[in-house]
Amino acid sequence: MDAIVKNFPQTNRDSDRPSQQEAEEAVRVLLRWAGDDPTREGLLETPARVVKSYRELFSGYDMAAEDVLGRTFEEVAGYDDMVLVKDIPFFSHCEHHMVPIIGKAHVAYMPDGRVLGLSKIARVVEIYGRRLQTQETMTAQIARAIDDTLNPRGVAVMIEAEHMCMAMRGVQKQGSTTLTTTFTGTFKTEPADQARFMTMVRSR
Ligand SMILES: Nc1nc2c(ncn2[C@@H]2O[C@H](COP(=O)(O)OP(=O)(O)OP(=O)(O)O)[C@@H](O)[C@H]2O)c(=O)[nH]1
Ligand SMILES: [Zn+2]
Repeated sequence: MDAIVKNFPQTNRDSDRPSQQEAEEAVRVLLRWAGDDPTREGLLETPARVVKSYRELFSGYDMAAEDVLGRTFEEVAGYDDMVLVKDIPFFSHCEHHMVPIIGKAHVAYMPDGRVLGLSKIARVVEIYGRRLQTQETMTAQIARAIDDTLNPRGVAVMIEAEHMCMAMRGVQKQGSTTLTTTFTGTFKTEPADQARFMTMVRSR
């Protein structure tokens, strides 16, 4: 997993960023590439809107998972069993075609004294989702971030998602779902923990 995460630092320095004007010009080029006329009235404001929406859709590059996971709690009356936050919805974009990935993440960990604020788990999914991704990388990154910051006894992450690059274009298979998992610690070494995670994710 180390290799996967290290090979995908996925952030650039602010100084590497083009200006807003350059980004808007790039959108105008793509509009022309699509076959439309960027000077027609309906498209005049489009480059500015696209650039603004990119700031939101790719805001994960400006955030670090360590920042949101920094705050942990110890007063949980000795609770040491699995914590699972499931069905966390997310949108991402595939790094191959830059079209949406729509899915749900299920994230669990086995505490070792300390626990995370529940919302922070969803925030981590958001941070990695709002970048260009492969599903495998995103799954490994979420697990790694929790493992590194909380040092729990184990982390389990499952992502199920539909890739629009497979649905809207290319092979055009609508409705197929891709499942990816990353297990660390006891979820990796204890089949019973892994099985319980799967059962709890699947239970409605
Ligand atoms: N492993 C993995 N592959 C992905 C993910 N998102 C998209 N892909 C795949 O990335 C591959 C890119 O393949 P290429 O042959 O380089 O690109 P392409 O000609 O556009 O491929 P087609 O989609 O088959 O038309 C495709 O098979 C996509 O389905 C992902 O999250 N993980
Ligand atoms: Zn794709």
